[in-house]
Amino acid sequence: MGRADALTIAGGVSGERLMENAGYAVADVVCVRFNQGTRAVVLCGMGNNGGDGFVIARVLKQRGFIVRVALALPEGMTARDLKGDAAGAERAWRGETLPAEPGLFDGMAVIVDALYGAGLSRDVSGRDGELIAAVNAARARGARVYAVDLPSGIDGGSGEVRGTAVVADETVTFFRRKPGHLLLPGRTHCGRLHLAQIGIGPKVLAEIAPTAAANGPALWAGCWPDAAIDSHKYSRGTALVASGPLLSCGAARLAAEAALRAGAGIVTVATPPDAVATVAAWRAAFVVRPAADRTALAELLGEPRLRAAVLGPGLGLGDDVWPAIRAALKGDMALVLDADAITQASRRPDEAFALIKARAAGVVLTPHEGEFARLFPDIGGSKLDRARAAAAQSGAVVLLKGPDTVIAHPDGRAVINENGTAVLATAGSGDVLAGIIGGLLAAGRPAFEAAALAAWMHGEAGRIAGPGSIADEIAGALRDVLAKGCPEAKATFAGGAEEENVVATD
Ligand SMILES: NC(=O)C1=CN([C@@H]2O[C@H](COP(=O)(O)OP(=O)(O)OC[C@H]3O[C@@H](n4cnc5c(N)ncnc54)[C@H](OP(=O)(O)O)[C@@H]3O)[C@@H](O)[C@H]2O)[C@@H](O)CC1
Ligand SMILES: Nc1ncnc2c1ncn2[C@@H]1O[C@H](COP(=O)(O)OP(=O)(O)O)[C@@H](O)[C@H]1O
Ligand SMILES: [K+]
Repeated sequence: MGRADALTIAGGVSGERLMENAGYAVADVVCVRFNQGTRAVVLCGMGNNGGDGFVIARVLKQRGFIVRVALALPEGMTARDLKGDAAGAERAWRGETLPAEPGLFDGMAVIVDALYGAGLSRDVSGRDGELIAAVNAARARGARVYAVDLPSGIDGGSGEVRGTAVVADETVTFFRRKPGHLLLPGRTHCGRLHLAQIGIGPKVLAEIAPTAAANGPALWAGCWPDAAIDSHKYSRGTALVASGPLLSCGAARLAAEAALRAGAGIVTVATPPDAVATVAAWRAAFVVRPAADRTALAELLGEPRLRAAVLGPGLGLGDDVWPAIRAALKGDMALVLDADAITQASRRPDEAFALIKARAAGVVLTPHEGEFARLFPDIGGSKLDRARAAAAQSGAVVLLKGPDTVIAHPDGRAVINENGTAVLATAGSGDVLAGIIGGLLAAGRPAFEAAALAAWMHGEAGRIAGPGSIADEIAGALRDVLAKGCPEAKATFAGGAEEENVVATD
């Protein structure tokens, strides 16, 4: 964001103008709920976030609020030491300024948190930590907390809590949302998030060309599973799902059902003999093929019409399983490697990544955090950074699961999914996701778009299925997701007319 500000200022819009606009935007949000006579305190820090705070204090006072500023400066610093636009905003403030201390939040209806924003560079500690605790305590007693740009203590790049962080009811950010607004725990600290335009234009967006975005239809509207009028089952695409034995065949059944619903024309379930009857009885639509051993599975994977395969759900952790995965990796079909296939790959990552990089067709790896740590033990950082590094290291599209699922392409592009629901936190839901991706891959969709669209469809299916649903019903709800149709596209990666969804990363 610093770069976006700097480019805008270089383009002729003053920093002071940006700060005025930012302050007015926050004050307008406060005024949606509160009126003249409301008691408000604005907690200001030493930087430009605090500068925004002084503008907000001035605007609210002009509008009849009873306002005071609680100024939190480092030891030995006074208001005269404020710099740049923040100094100007402080000078233009004609009201009461008190040194910040926890008692100042008592009895306030509104607290504006302008302590730290994009400039947070280390953990909050000491007096600032006490102030944040006091803001949160006042909120628990009924005050409404408005965060400027970011709740103080939340890292805008990663969503991490740096020591301690404000919990806001509403957050107003500027220009574009940042990863920290979408990634957990940052997202849960923001409350209701507002995006305000303050004068940073589309040219700046094109220049900073962010490679991270919120997951949305601008990326995948063209991949929505619409079948052409002249399609037939083979043209829609064939997929294979490899099942485990009887006691673990539920996972493949869920994946196969999801693949069919997401648009594969035919789904073959390759099944150890003991599970054939159960799998065949589950859905009449499945093509069931017995695979007595892993060599037989490898042979089924050699079927030339196969466009995609889903390997992993319930597949097994025995040493005999890897040769079938290896055979698939050497094949021409697009692949989803989930669950046990990820664990299998984590025992021989060099071989697995070399095979992935050597193949022409796409591979999507779908680890949850535990599987991710097994396959990429040396990768750390924010969830966004980790997914990107894993994609670069493996050569696969990596879908790192969770309430803030991140999908990353080896070329550095990444999207953060935001429509997940805790309904999805149920056994078998990941198998449904793997199946959706497989269905989209079978229909010829590229791996990155297929994974991102699948994560979105999965979230929507969870919402429609609703609380109390089990994975079977999430798979069933895909019908309703498709019946509702593709949402309107609003986001693009860079430039374009409607790019509200783009996340600026710097
Ligand atoms: N014209 C513009 O540019 C516009 C900017 N805008 C607004 O500016 C905000 C960004 O402002 P900012 O860069 O001044 O940073 P801010 O978040 O106020 O932090 C201040 C300083 O605190 C320090 N510090 C950091 N962490 C710390 C810690 N844990 N404990 C103690 N100290 C710590 C750190 O200083 P350091 O010690 O690292 O040098 C840092 O520089 C942005 O969020 C938006 O609200 C909008 O008005 C649009 C126009
Ligand atoms: N709290 C949550 N909010 C949103 N999505 C969630 C949540 N918990 C889990 N999910 C999603 O549910 C799926 C669970 O997958 P996984 O952990 O592989 O479970 P399983 O192996 O039982 O299918 C993932 O897509 C994950 O992103
Ligand atoms: K803040």
